[in-house]
Amino acid sequence: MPDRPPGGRRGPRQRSRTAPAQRTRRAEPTRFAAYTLLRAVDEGAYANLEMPQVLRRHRLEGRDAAFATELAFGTVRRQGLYDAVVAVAADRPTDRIDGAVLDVLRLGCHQLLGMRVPAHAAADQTVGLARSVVGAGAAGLVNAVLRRVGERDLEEWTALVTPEGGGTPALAVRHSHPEWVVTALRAALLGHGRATPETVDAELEALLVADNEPPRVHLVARPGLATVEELVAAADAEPSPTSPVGAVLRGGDPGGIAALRDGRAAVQDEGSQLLALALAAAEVPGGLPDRWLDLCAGPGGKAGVLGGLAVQQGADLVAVEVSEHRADLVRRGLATLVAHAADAGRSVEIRTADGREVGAEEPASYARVLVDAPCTGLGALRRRPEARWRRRPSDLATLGPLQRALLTSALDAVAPGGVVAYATCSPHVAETRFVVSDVLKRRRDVEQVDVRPLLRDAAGEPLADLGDGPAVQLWPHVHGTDAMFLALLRRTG
Ligand SMILES: C[S@@+](CC[C@H](N)C(=O)[O-])C[C@H]1O[C@@H](n2cnc3c(N)ncnc32)[C@H](O)[C@@H]1O
Repeated sequence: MPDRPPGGRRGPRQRSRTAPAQRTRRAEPTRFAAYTLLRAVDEGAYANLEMPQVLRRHRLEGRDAAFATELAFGTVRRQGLYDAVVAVAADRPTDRIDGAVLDVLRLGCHQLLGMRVPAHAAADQTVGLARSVVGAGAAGLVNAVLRRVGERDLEEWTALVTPEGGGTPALAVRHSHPEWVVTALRAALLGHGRATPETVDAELEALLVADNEPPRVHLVARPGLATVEELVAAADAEPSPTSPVGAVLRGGDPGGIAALRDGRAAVQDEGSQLLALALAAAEVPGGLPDRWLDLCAGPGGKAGVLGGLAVQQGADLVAVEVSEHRADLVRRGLATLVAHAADAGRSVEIRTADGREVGAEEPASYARVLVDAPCTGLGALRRRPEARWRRRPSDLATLGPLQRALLTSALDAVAPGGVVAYATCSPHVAETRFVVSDVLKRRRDVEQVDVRPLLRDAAGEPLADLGDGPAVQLWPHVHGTDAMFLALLRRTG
């Protein structure tokens, strides 16, 4: 193996050992697209927002698009494990490997260890990619390292690189999560009553495994705008067993579905669908204002469901988002809904504003309020593959006061008798239970409602495995959804 930094001076060619690499000189488009995504993520991009653009730029569709997406997202999810493998195979710590070369090596690892790509194709194509994007010198290193990686399978590598002694450090490497995230998820499983000290190890492992699985693509038929039947007829999809307004894609590209293109349907996790439905289904007394509020609306997923339901129930929706850019995403994503509401004599209004101020500006003005609070996103690690590497425990210190302020504002904005749903796509106890209990302690005019009966599956049956209430924590390894949290609070006075 060349003992020199990647991209450094070329050593003598080793034709016999690198023969496949010599043949493949051009980057194959799916690998190149995955590499482009990884580099963009290294620069700070969000994988789920960037990938559709990368696929468009590289003109990838259908199976090629699916392959590139799984290659890129799977690589990012399992990056922690692959870096441990690369460090052994390259015999140097990964921080001594150039970032671009490391990304190529990670992609090679995922093909060899995480996907069913035949070893010769994985190595050949990845070395071809290296040759094209980082040069022939580094391609030699890539070739040599991937040869070593290919000598063992995933199980053998995992056993080799997992720290001895078990516990959190071992789980972190084996399942490719930062240690602090493993610790937080363990505390969340215990804190939400999902696990006991006796069962938590098995539950945690199941959750970490689920976090690394490519999630199925869930579609939502926005109420009043599309139907599940329409989605199922238009795509290779089946009705969701979990969400009454959901369909699950079996394969193919959702971009081809007309209802998605014109904003009558959307890609949305079933957990998010259930939360919006639960808020709309909560009982409220007559005589409340016929206005609903989404206090943290960007990019507009839940507002798309809530707005449709509001129109059906004879109410208006105000969708508030503090970020100009994300408010624009809501405007674009909900244009069809806005027109539909106007046709029905109702309104869906999108405002760029600070949700913390709405309670003071419009006290007791809404019947239903959703606070889908900004959070660490530790419950959506399947869909946002880079989040686990980008988030820091210190983020909780910034988010905590913001979450409390938004919930307080929502409680001020809701009319007595009305309900506030506090939701996060994180199960972290500091962002969920602690926020709700802290805010409840400070208010005499609010009571917590058992939200479990409001979560109904597609058959109208109560959703199973919802714990002891009154709040609900969904889990990828139990419900197949993101780990969404939902608490329902009623203003009593
Ligand atoms: C979890 S996301 C909401 C997701 C959205 N409900 C959906 O289903 O698509 C939280 C959003 O809150 C926004 N946000 C953060 N601080 C805010 C504030 N002070 N007021 C209003 N929105 C805020 C963020 O920009 C982000 O778009």
